[in-house]
Amino acid sequence: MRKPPSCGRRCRAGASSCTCSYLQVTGHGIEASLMDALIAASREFFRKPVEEKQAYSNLIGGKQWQLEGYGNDPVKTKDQIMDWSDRLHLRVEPEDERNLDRWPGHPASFRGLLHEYTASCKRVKDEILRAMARLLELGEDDGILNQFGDKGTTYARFNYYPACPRPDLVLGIRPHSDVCVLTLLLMDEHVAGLQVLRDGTWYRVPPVSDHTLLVNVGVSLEIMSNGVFWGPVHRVVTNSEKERMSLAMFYSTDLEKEVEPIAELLGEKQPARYRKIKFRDFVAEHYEYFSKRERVIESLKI
Ligand SMILES: O=C(O)CCC(=O)C(=O)O
Ligand SMILES: [Fe+2]
Repeated sequence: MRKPPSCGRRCRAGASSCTCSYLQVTGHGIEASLMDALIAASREFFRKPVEEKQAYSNLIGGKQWQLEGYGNDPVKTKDQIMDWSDRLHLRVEPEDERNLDRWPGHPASFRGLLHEYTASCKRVKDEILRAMARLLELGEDDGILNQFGDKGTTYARFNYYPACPRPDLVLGIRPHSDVCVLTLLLMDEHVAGLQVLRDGTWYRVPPVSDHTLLVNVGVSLEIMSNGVFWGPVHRVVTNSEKERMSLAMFYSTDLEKEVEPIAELLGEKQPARYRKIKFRDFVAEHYEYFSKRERVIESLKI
């Protein structure tokens, strides 16, 4: 596992680019051929005619938005600016709660590849969260994993950004922090787009090669660690020449679990810095704030 260079203006990645907010993981043991095949299969899905993709829509009856499926974000207001991206958002864990009718049946390899990738990423995620528990000096290595509750949930989100004729007018994904505990991001190796906000400046995250995974702290972990870890604000910009793809695996707690600072980290001198919130409500509020381009976590700070 390779730690990126130190933070902020001293970033060695260059004045306009930054990898400081993300941990990069190489040598993770996930087969490169599996990653390539899954990205190729999802690219094939996104290139299908819209009518075919609509069969997996995230709008029930063409109207009511749900998290899972193919489509875009919920539309909250008439003047909401939409993102320039196509998404496929699928619950992959718990395995017995998968809605396979939302999983593309074509190409035929897609479901098997996603199943395999989910199992491989789980190992990587567990190892990272155990290392992070040690960094927090928790009594046990599973100190963060134990916070997930009985039914920790994992969503895979395939992001497809077609080339955009007016990149000056629209973003691929507007500024946000991930609401989950941890994200494992597989980015396009050739096309840049991800940017991270530091001290009021947007820094470009350069594309990474060799099947490197980017690890992003989500705001659930920011709360659990009582602010020791921080969920960076990031966005994706578009470009007029090339399409781009990414695959994010979002690891979240049980929907019924309260997300709160880990008790072991609190004391007289370290009071809780965040209010607790049930994860189900956290997700709902996240989308309310997201549509207004605000961060839900700000409302939980004490
Ligand atoms: O496409 C990317 O590089 C980032 C995607 C992202 O931030 C997300 O899916 O939450
Ligand atoms: Fe994100």
